[in-house]
Amino acid sequence: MDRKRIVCFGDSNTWGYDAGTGGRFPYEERWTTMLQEKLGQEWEVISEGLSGRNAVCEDPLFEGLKGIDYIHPCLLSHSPVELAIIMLGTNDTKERFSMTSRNIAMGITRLAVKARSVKAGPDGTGTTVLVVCPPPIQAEYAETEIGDAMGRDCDIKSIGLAGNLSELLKIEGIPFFDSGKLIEMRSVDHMHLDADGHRKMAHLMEELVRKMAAGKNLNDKEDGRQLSGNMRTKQEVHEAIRNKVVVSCQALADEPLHSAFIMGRMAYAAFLGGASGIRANSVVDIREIKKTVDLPIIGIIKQDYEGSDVYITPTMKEVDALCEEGVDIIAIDATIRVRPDGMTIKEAFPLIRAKYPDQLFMADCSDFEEAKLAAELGFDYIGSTMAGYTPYTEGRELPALDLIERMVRELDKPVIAEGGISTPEELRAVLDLGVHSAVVGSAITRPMEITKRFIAAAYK
Ligand SMILES: CC(=O)N[C@H](C=O)[C@@H](O)[C@H](O)[C@H](O)COP(=O)(O)O
Repeated sequence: MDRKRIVCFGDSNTWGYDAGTGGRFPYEERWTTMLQEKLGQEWEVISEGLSGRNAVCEDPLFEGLKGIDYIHPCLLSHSPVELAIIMLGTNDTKERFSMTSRNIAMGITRLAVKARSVKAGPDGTGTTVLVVCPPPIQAEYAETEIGDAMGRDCDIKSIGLAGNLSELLKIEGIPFFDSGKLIEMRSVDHMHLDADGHRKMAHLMEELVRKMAAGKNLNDKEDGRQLSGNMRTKQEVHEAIRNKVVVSCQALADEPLHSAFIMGRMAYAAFLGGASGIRANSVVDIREIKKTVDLPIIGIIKQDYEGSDVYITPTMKEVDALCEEGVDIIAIDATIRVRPDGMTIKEAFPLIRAKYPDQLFMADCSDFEEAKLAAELGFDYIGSTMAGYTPYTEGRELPALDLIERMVRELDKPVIAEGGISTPEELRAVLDLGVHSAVVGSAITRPMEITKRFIAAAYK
């Protein structure tokens, strides 16, 4: 059987340059190899990565780096080619090329159009092309050894690339994805993928290849939506958090750590500490966290509206934003209180489910009646998040062990324990009740609250 061939046409980040050692990542750690493993025997992934390659510029310092001169023989020599993935744009920012972001995008578009015209496709047809924008170079590159050789403003040109590419490739009808939405250049020189970046790139590329193979249009919002982060199957998400701890990384505008960057680092610390998932608030925080860790995310948007006390993902607007961004599970206030749009959860959730049938949803409840209703309404996970935070549950002891125990015993839905788990002993007690997973927030990620607990003990 002839396997379906994918040519990955790129630069050092496709070749597998390891900025930590100055050498090449081992074979198994390169994204192209991991992509091959993920796609299996039906496909053959060919790595055509060359350090220093750019799209259309003749490099006065090095030989053979101008992609457009090589794409034609390259695709033909691997033909028949099912798909050519072009990921270039990092080297094109070099100061000696004097290219703006727009120029770079024009060059990559020209290269992609040429690639498409090469009759390397199955049955001698043109080649199907996917352009992936690399994650942007970070400003710190300038301070590293590579800074002088690259020249000035490479980070600025790099950041502007995705928007320009998206616009120009749309006109040509060429599929495009911005990997910078999900992946960061985290290596020592701030312009190469580290080992984790390679893993994430393989994950993303698999998703993109499968979507394209299924005939989906990546530029179509409906088809492309799930690509922006929700890259695990429901079953994978479920298993990833089974009997595990999710750490909530949140800081509202009036809290001292309010910053997407800090929440990203909090999530990273939680990951290194052994967390199996992250709960996060707001699209900016979620986006940053996705770049930093590859863990399932329970996403929420806290939004205050006048006339309603419901603030966790209270209306369809917040659900839309989370689906657009892509999170593994969306948590929604599922208390009986009237929502800002005048609906109750009984009215609101069926509309949400109808609009997003494939999305996992968690119900943030405060008492058993709410949990029961949420299970009936078809929520995928039932949480105790709001216990103690509604007027009718105010003052109850947390964690709400009796409530959680009853939820586990009487509901046939997986339960996520959340709210007021303050010590490792309390966490153990909650897990022993048979919950599917447990969320710990303030006790890990709100240092002001932690300090208060210590101070109260010190001066009482
Ligand atoms: C009630 C409410 O708004 N809870 C929020 C829900 O996302 C967060 O502020 C909590 O930190 C989270 O539930 C985790 O709980 P704890 O921080 O107690 O471990």
